[in-house]
Amino acid sequence: MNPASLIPVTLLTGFLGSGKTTVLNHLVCQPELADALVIINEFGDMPLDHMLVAHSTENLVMEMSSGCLCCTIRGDLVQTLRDIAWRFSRNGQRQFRRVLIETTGLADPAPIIHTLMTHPQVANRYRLDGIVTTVDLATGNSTLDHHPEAVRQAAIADCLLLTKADVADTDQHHTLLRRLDAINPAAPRHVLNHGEIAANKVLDLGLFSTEGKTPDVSQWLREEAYGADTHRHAATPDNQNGHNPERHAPGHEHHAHDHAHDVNRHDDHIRAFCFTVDEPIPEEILAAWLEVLLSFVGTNILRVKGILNIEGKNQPVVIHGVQHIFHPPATLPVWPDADRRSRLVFITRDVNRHAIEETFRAFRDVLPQVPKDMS
Ligand SMILES: Nc1nc2c(ncn2[C@@H]2O[C@H](COP(=O)(O)OP(=O)(O)OP(=O)(O)O)[C@@H](O)[C@H]2O)c(=O)[nH]1
Repeated sequence: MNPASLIPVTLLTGFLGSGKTTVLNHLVCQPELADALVIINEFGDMPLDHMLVAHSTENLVMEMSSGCLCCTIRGDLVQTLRDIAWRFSRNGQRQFRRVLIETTGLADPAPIIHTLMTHPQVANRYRLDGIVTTVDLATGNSTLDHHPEAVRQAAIADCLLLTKADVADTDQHHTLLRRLDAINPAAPRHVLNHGEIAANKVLDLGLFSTEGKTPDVSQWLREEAYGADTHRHAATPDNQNGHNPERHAPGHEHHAHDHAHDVNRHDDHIRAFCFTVDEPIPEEILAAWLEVLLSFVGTNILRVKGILNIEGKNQPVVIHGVQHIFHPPATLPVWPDADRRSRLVFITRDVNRHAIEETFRAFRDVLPQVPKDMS
C-alpha cells in the first residue's frame, strides 16, 4: 500500500496540564487544519476539554473513556476511526483529510500508536504522521522526576512544544533543555507562549506526505543529532514574545551529559544514539536480529527509525518503530544522497549502543555459518 495515500494522523500528547488544549485551540483556527478531524480523548467522567476547544467546524469528536485506561482508549479509538468516515461523509465524499488526536495527559501514548500502526481496520486507512509532545517549562523538571510516562511522552516525540515560557525562570528552562538533550536529541523544539504555534511546524513530520513530495530522509532521521556528545541547539521561539534562553544567557552552552547520572531519575535510563552499518545487510540477518532484539527488549526500545541498505537491493528501505511495533518497511525510490550506509537511530530505556552493536555483530557473524535450509 502506498503510505502517501493514507490519512495522516497527528498525535498531540503531553503530561496533564502541560498545555495541549491551549495548543489545540491555536492549531484548529489555522487554514492547514480546516479539513482536519479533531479527536479529543479524555478519561474520566467529566468531559471538559472539548468545551475549551474553540472549534467552529463540525469536525470535532469527543471521546470519553473510563475503565482500563489503555484498553478503553484503544477500543474507542478503533471504533471512532473505523466509523468516522461514514459519519463525516456527504455525497460519498470524505470531509476530512487529516486527523489530530489529543490524548489524555495521563496516558502512555504507546498503545494508541500501536493501534494506529497495527490494527487492520485502522492501519489500512490511516498512518501516523507525527507525535507532538507538550512539555511545561515551569513544571516539566518535576514532572519528569516523578512520572515515567512523561519521560516516555518526551522520548517518542517527533516535535517538542515547550509551553508556558512566560512563567518559567531561566534556570528551569535551561535544566529542562539539558534533560531533553539526553531524552530526545533530534526532535525539533519550539518555545510557545500561550500555545501559539504555526500549524506547519507540527504537521507533515513523517516521511511521507499526502502531496506525494519526495521523502526528506535526512530531515526525518536527523542522525547527526544522535552523536555521543551531542551539543543541542537552542529551541526556537515561535513568536515575538517567545522566551529564548540563549538571549538571556549568551554564550551559555549546554551539554547532553553534564549532569551526574542518577539511576533513580527516569530520564537517566533513556539513551539516544545512532547505529550505523557500513556494508549492505543480508535481509535474513536483519530480520532475525530485529526479531530477537524486539522480543527481548522491545518494550525498552521506545523509538527506532532507520534507512537501510539491504544486500541485493538498489533502493533504500526505511523502517520506523515505536516500542516493539514496526510500520511495514517502505522502499524509497532512490537514496537521498551518496551515503549508502545503513543508519538506525534509537531512543531506548536501559538499552545502550553497545548492546545493539553486539547483538547485531553476533547475528552477522554467526548466521552466515548456518546452512540456508536450517536457518
Ligand atoms: N501562563 C501560561 N499559562 C498557560 C500557557 N499555556 C497554557 N496555559 C494554562 O495552563 C493550563 C493548562 O492548559 P491546558 O491547555 O488545559 O493543558 P492540557 O495539557 O490540555 O491539560 P489536561 O487536559 O488537563 O491534561 C490552562 O490554565 C492554560 O490556560 C502559557 O503559555 N502560559
